[in-house]
Amino acid sequence: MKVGIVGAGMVGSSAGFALVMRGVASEVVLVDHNPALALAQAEDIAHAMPFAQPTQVSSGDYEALAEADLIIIAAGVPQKPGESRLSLLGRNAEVFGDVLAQTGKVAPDAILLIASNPVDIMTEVALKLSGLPAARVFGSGTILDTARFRYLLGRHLNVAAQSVHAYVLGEHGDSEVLAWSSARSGCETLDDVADQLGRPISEAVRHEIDQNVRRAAYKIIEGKGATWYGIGAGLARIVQAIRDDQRAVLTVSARVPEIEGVRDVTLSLPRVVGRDGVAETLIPHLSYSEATALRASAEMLRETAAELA
Ligand SMILES: NC(=O)C1=CN([C@@H]2O[C@H](COP(=O)(O)OP(=O)(O)OC[C@H]3O[C@@H](n4cnc5c(N)ncnc54)[C@H](O)[C@@H]3O)[C@@H](O)[C@H]2O)C=CC1
Ligand SMILES: CC(=O)C(=O)O
Repeated sequence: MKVGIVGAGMVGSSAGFALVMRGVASEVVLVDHNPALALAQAEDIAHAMPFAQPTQVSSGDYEALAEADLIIIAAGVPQKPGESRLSLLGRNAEVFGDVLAQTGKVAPDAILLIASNPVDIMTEVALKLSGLPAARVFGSGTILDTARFRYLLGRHLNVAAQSVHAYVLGEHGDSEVLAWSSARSGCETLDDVADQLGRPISEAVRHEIDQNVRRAAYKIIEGKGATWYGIGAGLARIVQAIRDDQRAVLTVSARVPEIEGVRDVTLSLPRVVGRDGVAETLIPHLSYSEATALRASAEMLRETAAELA
């Protein structure tokens, strides 16, 4: 599978590195409006090859993306400390005008996987600019928030994060919804597992996990300026689901005709992801408070997208 990455900064290069280490692509091409950066990242990643999976890694201009099966878009500005993802919208929408015009010329049929923030709205922008079917234009959405949730629950319960099944829905951002009511490990509900393992999930524990998921980006950006490893791994996981037609259930951001009474909105729900992108959306059964929060998240995203139109 040939994977293009537009935006060879921290997120784009980490995705490239994760693709190579995971052996998910036969070819990875990095493109950036700073070609020297793209070249340097490609060379650095390629030097991991003896310890990785055979992959051709290069950089180039947009022409080098011809025949790409999938393009990850991680171009644009990241948040500064304290800044919300939504505040990036104007600047990154402008960048997408440029990027999508170029990718549309050289690889009009490639699946587009959006990472730039605010990712739900940027996915909506990419969908409009590309003219591609909704199944082939989607965002990483809450794949990272879901990973954070599973990691923190696993750490609290002292079980592997891989054995925790829990999802974050809605916006990849402040209004996201942690679906506590459907979280499971083994055959058990979270509360049953927690009781059996002697690690109860009190209100204080719940609040701490919620904040450590919802505020993770703010905290990491305070410490090191940006986040990149988690999302790099998440993007490679999505690409793998597509390459192997896995029909994996992943929380990615895509258009849904209606959710919690809000129509035509782009946000994260559990989705079946395979060769052609998003094959199905699984509508979750939520508690009353989760459903209310998801409606609020969807309404906010719908209004923000409408303002941009
Ligand atoms: N979806 C998610 O879960 C996450 C998303 N992000 C987002 O990813 C985006 C990138 O973040 P970083 O890699 O940390 O930023 P960065 O500043 O390290 O990299 C962005 C790159 O985009 C390039 N660029 C800007 N305009 C361009 C254009 N018109 N054409 C081609 N390249 C262009 C820049 O030269 C730069 O190399 C940000 O919007 C950030 O908020 C970051 C972390 C997680
Ligand atoms: C920056 C960002 O979106 C994140 O780490 O969640």
